[in-house]
Amino acid sequence: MNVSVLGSGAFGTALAISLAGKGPVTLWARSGERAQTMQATRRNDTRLPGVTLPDAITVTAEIALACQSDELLLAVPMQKLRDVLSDHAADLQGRSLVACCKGIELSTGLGPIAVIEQVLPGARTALLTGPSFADDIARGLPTALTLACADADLGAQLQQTLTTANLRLYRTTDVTGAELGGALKNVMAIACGACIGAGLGDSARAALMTRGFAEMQRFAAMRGARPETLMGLSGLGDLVLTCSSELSRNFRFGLSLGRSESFDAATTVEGVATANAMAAIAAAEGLDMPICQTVAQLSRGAYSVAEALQSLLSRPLKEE
Ligand SMILES: NC(=O)c1ccc[n+]([C@@H]2O[C@H](COP(=O)([O-])OP(=O)(O)OC[C@H]3O[C@@H](n4cnc5c(N)ncnc54)[C@H](O)[C@@H]3O)[C@@H](O)[C@H]2O)c1
Ligand SMILES: O=P(O)(O)OC[C@H](O)CO
Repeated sequence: MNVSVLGSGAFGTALAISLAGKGPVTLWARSGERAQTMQATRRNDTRLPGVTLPDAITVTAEIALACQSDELLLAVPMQKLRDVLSDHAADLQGRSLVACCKGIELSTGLGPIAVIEQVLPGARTALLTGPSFADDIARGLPTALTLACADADLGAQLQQTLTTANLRLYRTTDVTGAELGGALKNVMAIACGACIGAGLGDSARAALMTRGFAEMQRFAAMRGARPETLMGLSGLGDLVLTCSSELSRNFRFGLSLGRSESFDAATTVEGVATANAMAAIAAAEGLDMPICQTVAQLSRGAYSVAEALQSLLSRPLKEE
């Protein structure tokens, strides 16, 4: 069984490194120059500095070469997924595709699996998600993720193929729950970062994480997700990691909002588009998602952190 990873950013490179312990891996970069540099230097200095690419990895910009593999992992930002699929539809058609992105498409409100199924009808799809920093995976630190696949047999096969010495996969057939956990935890991480950045304290962060988790469960239930999925690695697990570590880009983006500092626009911060997509869906469905709505307002500069705090604290008192 051979594997290709499409997307040579931090996560794609880390997954390729982990999988290279089991056999040859092809890592696809859209830029020929970037592919050549990574192949020659055996490094990814822009997205994942400090780690060496094993010999088992071939970096290429030839999508047709990458698509010769049995399994394809899509490790690109959520808002770019549709473009990547459309640009390379001829090569990707009929393949087994594992989405590794966390988010909701802003223009449609869809998650990664629905986007794949829209662009490539009939594709065999799965989702890899859960608490994991690319740097930890690349350094071989122990990590556990969720492999979500509606087709139980394909899920079991992918679980075997993609589990590595230090990367342990649990499987579920609840794709909706796994998608929503991974998408919404990024929104809560922005809220928690803003809270810490503004000096509001760890007690306030604990309140945001807990009430944020209630929002995640509420939204997921509306979409038919299983409650236990939200309690697992892809939901609670990733919420805990992302809301409590400065290694998270979403958390750091929130920190910058709380401190009124600028933030590098080239950094992938999935929670911004997802907060805005979720806030629009929640408003249309009449669902109460106050933290999500607040992060959406904060991220587009419609609220200051002080106004965000005031809007959350002034809500009517209610049962937990
Ligand atoms: N970095 C992590 O620790 C981590 C962990 C788990 C999941 N993820 C998820 O993985 C996804 C990718 O994140 P990342 O950390 O690798 O981001 P990144 O910013 O490091 O890399 C994104 C990559 O996508 C490529 N890309 C962007 N637009 C493209 C296009 N149109 N065609 C082809 N390639 C394109 C970029 O060139 C870049 O190499 C995100 O959804 C993120 O939530 C990341
Ligand atoms: O750096 P972030 O905030 O995109 O988080 C990375 C992973 O999603 C953590 O599980």
